Amino acid sequence: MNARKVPLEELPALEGAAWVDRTRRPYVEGGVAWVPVKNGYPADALLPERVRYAGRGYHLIGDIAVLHGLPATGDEVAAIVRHCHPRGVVRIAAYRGEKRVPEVEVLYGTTGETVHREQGYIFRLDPAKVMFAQGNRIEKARMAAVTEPGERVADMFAGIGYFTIPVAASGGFVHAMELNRTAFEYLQSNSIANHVEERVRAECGDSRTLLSGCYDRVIMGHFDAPAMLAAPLAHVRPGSVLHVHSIGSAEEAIRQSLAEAGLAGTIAARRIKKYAPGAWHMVQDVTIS
Ligand SMILES: C[S@+](CC[C@H](N)C(=O)[O-])C[C@H]1O[C@@H](n2cnc3c(N)ncnc32)[C@H](O)[C@@H]1O
Repeated sequence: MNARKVPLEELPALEGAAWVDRTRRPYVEGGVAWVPVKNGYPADALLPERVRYAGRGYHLIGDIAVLHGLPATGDEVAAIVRHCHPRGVVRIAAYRGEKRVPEVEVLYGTTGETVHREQGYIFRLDPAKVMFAQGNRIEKARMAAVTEPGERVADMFAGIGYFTIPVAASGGFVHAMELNRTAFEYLQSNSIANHVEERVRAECGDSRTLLSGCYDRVIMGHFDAPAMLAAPLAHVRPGSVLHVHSIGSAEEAIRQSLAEAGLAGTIAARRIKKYAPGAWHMVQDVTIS
């Protein structure tokens, strides 16, 4: 596969580039992305083709393969085991309640705490106990790229540090809030493991009541974020940016919340990933004017 080597933080800026082959995924390792190049465009690396895997989709979190959705067949599980040799294969049928506790079925081997490495960061977690949303790699890199050193950032649904750690590594001072105590404890230990604990103030509880002072940036990585905007809109100033996640467009709800708070702002929407047929996981960047 022909590829070009680019620093990971430049990946979001390549969204409209003509030379990028979007039929293949970039290969990312240690802050560098090898981006597939279309035929006819110059490339600076030739990567070996990956072994094609045509089985059921899964995510590898550390050494545990995680499936979502319908029950799996024995053949599907066997194909995953042959493909990535995991310690365990689990199916997450759903995430329960506001603390997003996984409902787990162990299909092969064992599960438990694992260490997941991504984009140069390490995340310790037990995927059978806490949520780890995969598929947002470009969004994580984008959050790190847009954060200026010294910014005061609120991460309202911090989980195990999925956005907090890259943003703190970029020099942001992150007020990271998390409701689920198990996830909160991983958030704290992952901040230490990634050497950003001095720029992370982690608190366990409902972020709507923990927000304090004025933020330059507010990350709302939760699909119900549009309904929770009233709280962060009391902690912004002209120029603050909120990153409001949703399923489908939330522009209407955001405009209404801005009006109710007596604020004005511009909204720039982007797609993160396909969530279901016809439904996209979106993020709206809302800049307060
Ligand atoms: C969809 S978010 C994802 C978190 C993180 N971005 C990730 O992917 O790892 C879910 C997280 O938000 C937390 N959460 C939900 N409501 C919350 C609230 N009101 N305040 C703080 N955390 C909350 C849940 O406990 C869960 O860990």
